[in-house]
Amino acid sequence: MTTLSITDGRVLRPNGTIERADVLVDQESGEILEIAPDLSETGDETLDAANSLVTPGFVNGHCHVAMTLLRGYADDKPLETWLREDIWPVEGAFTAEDIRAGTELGLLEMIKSGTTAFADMYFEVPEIADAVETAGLRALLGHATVTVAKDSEAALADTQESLDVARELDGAADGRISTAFMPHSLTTVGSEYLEEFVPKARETGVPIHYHANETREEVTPIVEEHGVRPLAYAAERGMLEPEDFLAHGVHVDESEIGLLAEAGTSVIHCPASNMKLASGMAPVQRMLEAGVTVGLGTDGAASNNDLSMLDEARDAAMLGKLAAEDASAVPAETVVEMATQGSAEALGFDSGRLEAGAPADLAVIDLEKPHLTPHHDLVSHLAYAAAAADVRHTVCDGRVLMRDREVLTLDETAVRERALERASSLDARVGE
Ligand SMILES: N[C@@H](CCSC[C@H]1O[C@@H](n2cnc3c(=O)[nH]cnc32)[C@H](O)[C@@H]1O)C(=O)O
Ligand SMILES: [Zn+2]
Repeated sequence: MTTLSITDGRVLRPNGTIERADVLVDQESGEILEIAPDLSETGDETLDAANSLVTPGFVNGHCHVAMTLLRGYADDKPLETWLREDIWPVEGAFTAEDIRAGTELGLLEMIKSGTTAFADMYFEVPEIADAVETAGLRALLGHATVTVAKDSEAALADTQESLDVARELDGAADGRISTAFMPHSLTTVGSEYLEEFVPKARETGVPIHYHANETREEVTPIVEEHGVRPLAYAAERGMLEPEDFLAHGVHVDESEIGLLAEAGTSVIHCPASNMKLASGMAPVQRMLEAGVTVGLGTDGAASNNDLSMLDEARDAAMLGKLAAEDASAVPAETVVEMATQGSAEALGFDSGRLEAGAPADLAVIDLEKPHLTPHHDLVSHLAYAAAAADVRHTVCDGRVLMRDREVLTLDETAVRERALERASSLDARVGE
């Protein structure tokens, strides 16, 4: 057995308390062996965590990681216009090489901001899986199917691809990769495709992940066409199971919150994207009170515009208070939980908590910073004051992915250069 010890840190435990302790990790099983003060055994490898906070690695519950290539490409538009006028046309010109470059850039950013696991909805998924395997993160991947504006042959092929990808890649990268069947949204995939493929996804044993109730404009057509709210429509099509998770859930009414709570389906809240596209404010406090599992996601870097879960946690707290018109709503410990255990639970990962037997997925945050001084409440700092650049070390599955801000699994300079190159080539191809 080879071991890793993370020494002299302050460790955030699952009950929200902070304990001065060392963390001992079995690198072969990728699990935490012990968390205790002054552990006598030193690991074969060590990470110094003095004057630092050891937190569970963040779990980004919903993103489109390769969209880092489109960061700053199209801003300041509402969802529908943004997708149709800018994003979909440029994504149409994406090659596997572009996706690879954007994915690596996103993975680099995630490692540098303490994210150890994420859910991704995109295309060219084998390329994404390959990059994830090298970078060392944990991921739930899927191919987004869109059937609107496609002939039935193309629509069917796209939907079949989503199912095939989920089947083929589940369990890849030594089990660090899992998958889901991913219809893009309830309005961009025709109901006949949902009716045909949802049962097939169930047989395959993979969850279903989709965008739902993101904007008001998405709710109205479903109510008009089918006479029910979108989540009732989803439930009728078998898409509201405990293993399923949906992104956004901004415009959900009380009846839909009830459906989610009853079904055990999770919601990934994406506050930055919801604010930037002016989609609306999700009733997060209400969902939590009703017992819905709520995780946190950044969405793509073109609507955020970064992949930092620390920023997202802060945004979630701020927006949650505004939405509830209550300063005590969505407090610090809640957003930290959403960014770790909440998302992990939604995605079916066992990570998001630091205790013996849990996956060794963690981040070490440097507290020797002016903006993290003094230390009244370190959970408050995580939610409100810490930034991506404060992350010193990142560990996933017992492997050190970043040590003292140096990423060990990707060549940072090469990844940045390739992304710059692909982005200019893309501009030339789409005639910008
Ligand atoms: N473009 C492909 C598949 C779509 S991949 C997933 C899609 O989700 C898009 N996306 C990113 N953020 C959001 C969002 O907030 N809501 C809805 N779609 C989004 C993203 O640009 C990407 O096109 C096709 O037409 O077959
Ligand atoms: Zn999205």
